[in-house]
Amino acid sequence: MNQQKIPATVITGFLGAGKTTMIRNLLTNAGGKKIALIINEFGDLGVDGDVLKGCGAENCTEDDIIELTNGCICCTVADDFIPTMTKLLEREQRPDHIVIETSGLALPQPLVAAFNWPDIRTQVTVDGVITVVDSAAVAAGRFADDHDAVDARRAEDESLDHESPIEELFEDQLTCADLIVLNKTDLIDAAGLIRVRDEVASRTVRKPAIIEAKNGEVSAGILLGLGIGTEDDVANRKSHHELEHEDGAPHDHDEFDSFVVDLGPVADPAGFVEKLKTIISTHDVLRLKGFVDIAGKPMRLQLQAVGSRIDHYFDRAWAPGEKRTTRLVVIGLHEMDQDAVRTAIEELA
Ligand SMILES: Nc1nc2c(ncn2[C@@H]2O[C@H](COP(=O)(O)OP(=O)(O)OP(=O)(O)O)[C@@H](O)[C@H]2O)c(=O)[nH]1
Repeated sequence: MNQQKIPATVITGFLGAGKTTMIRNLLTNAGGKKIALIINEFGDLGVDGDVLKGCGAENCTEDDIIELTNGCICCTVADDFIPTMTKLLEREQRPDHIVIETSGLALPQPLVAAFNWPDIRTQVTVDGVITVVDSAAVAAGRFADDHDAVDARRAEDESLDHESPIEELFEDQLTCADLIVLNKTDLIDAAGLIRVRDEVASRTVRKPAIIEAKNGEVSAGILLGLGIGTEDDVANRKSHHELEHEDGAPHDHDEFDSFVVDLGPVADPAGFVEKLKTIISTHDVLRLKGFVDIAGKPMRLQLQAVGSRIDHYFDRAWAPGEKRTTRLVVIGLHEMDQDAVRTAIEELA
């Protein structure tokens, strides 16, 4: 690898796997390295950027955190990612390392391929693609479709050309990995973890290294020191879509949808969380996150749901003059009944 080039690490993984948590941890143990972060999120709320800006890390200030909000990074390579990188590379003080967090629904392949664009290739190299996996979700069968049911559906409808979009995306993100981090090991036992490792390994042909982590705690030396130059190997990491559409037809994310719900103050946070859990399981919401205005409290509540598992904590005080509001982004499969979910959540405040 050309030592003059700035290394860039791509961090991918399905919704809620723990990408932002891992990056947050990375910023606190990256030593003196000056890091620029490019954050891409599905849904119009910018929670990840807010969380990471809240770290206050000296080696990665608010100016060094760039949010790409115009859709999944894999679809906006030309319009959003390349111009952003170009601007970043024109800065007087260049970063030592660039870290890119893809949205949980992004295909990493088009992003890695973008590093072969002439203006980028001469200045930056992909140090590695790291795929974060929610081990508990794998153990719960989240990514294993019922193949018999799919075959039966396909027998009735020949136009059905792919399997579960979640399973497919999960495999695409593993296919592109240089390192797989089995995260959330605290949520499963040792035997479960062995099964998760086997399942993940069985879904990758290239067999990259697999390590385990809790709360994304992996040393910066490992995360930022892969030294792969992944852009030279994109041809070996094709996504399902690329394999099925060799003509280069563009992909989309039609199978998934997101929307934002705005609410007034919440009086009973514990009751609110319990009722949200029921809504999430009833409607199979994949991811829900945002900020909650708890009536009478000076602090803002941050809420993070991955499936029906919900974490919440007071992250910071509402700033003077800041409009207190409850805003939640909801992400699910396209067939999720959006109106029913919205109405059920609105009735909680
Ligand atoms: N129990 C447990 N929770 C974790 C771990 N890592 C992350 N979480 C929690 O999982 C939730 C999602 O974590 P994030 O880091 O936001 O996940 P993400 O991959 O960035 O999510 P998206 O950007 O929405 O796709 C948060 O509530 C985290 O606190 C872990 O190792 N164990």
